[in-house]
Amino acid sequence: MRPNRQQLIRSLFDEYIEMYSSRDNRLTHRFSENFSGYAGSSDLLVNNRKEWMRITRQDFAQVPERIHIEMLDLSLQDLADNLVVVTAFFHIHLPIPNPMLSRETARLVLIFRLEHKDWMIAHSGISIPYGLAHKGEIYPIAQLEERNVELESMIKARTCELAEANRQLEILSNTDSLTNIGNRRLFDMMLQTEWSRGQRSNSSLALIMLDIDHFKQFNDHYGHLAGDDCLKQLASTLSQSGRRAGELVARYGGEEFVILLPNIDKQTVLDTAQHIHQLIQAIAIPHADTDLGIVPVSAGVAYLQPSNQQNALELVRQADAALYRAKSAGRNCIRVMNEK
Ligand SMILES: Nc1nc2c(ncn2[C@@H]2O[C@H](COP(=O)(O)OP(=O)(O)OP(=O)(O)O)[C@@H](O)[C@H]2O)c(=O)[nH]1
Repeated sequence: MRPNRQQLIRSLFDEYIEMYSSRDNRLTHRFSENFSGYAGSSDLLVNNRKEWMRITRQDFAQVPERIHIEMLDLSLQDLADNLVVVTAFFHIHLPIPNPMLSRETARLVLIFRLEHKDWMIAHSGISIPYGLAHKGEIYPIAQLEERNVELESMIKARTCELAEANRQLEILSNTDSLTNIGNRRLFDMMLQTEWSRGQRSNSSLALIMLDIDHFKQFNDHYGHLAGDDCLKQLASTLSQSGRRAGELVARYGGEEFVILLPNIDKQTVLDTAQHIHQLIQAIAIPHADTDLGIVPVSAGVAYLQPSNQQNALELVRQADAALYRAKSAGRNCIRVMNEK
């Protein structure tokens, strides 16, 4: 193409883009009498110059501030002495906070025709997925805002769902799946928490460890599923046994249970251990291989004042040692730390 023709086409295009970007109404006088065009917001061919002028004014009225055209590619064609074509690809950056439209690539085809010494725009076809524009809009700004509101409420709902799922997961990960009471993980966590609280508030912490006696024989005699039921019954009895604030009942593992009792005096701990022992006797789960004919349990009780000198595991060690002494003493009884 001859350089002067190239320059001419380029300047026609640049002038168009400058007028369009600066929302210059003089652009409407550049449309040919035989104009035809496609607006981005509609898929209807407009072949009426007046209608196109109206659309252009509507465009300028919707977004009166200068817009920024980021050019991506440009093709110039010299079709005849009086006919040239420009095809351009670009992003349109509107002066609105939502960058969604900016990401779309617009394709514009402009045909200029020389009419009585003036280059007029004979055709303008813009292709952008702007079909979402509401009535009275060229750019689908209202739709975008609606979408934003929808998106925000979806995000809010999802965040709530996620928080609930996390809460459920937290509960699940702290629950023993067989007995539905707290599991070892929860106990370990609460032990540390209550130990620290006891240190801060100078209050005591007690632990009762309970272990079913001769449970292996129970399983051997009645079967493993009956053993499971026995564990469930015991767990349910323990968790219903007069809960004090902050008290935790958990399955420590196998046929062993723990009751953590914060901020409690020694006598109340002993009474609680006795009470629990009696409750278990009262539900009287049959166990043919024992002297009493029912499931017996042994318990070890520990009682400490949390301090910097010891760590929380000392409470477990002491309760475990007391439990061992209860077993050695013939089972089905309670032993307390530092007592015979
Ligand atoms: N059914 C069932 N049995 C379990 C479960 N967890 C552990 N056990 C059983 O508990 C029994 C514990 O046996 P031992 O440690 O010998 O204790 P024990 O027979 O109660 O003996 P003592 O504690 O000394 O009186 C084993 O037979 C385990 O299989 C469980 O979830 N379900």
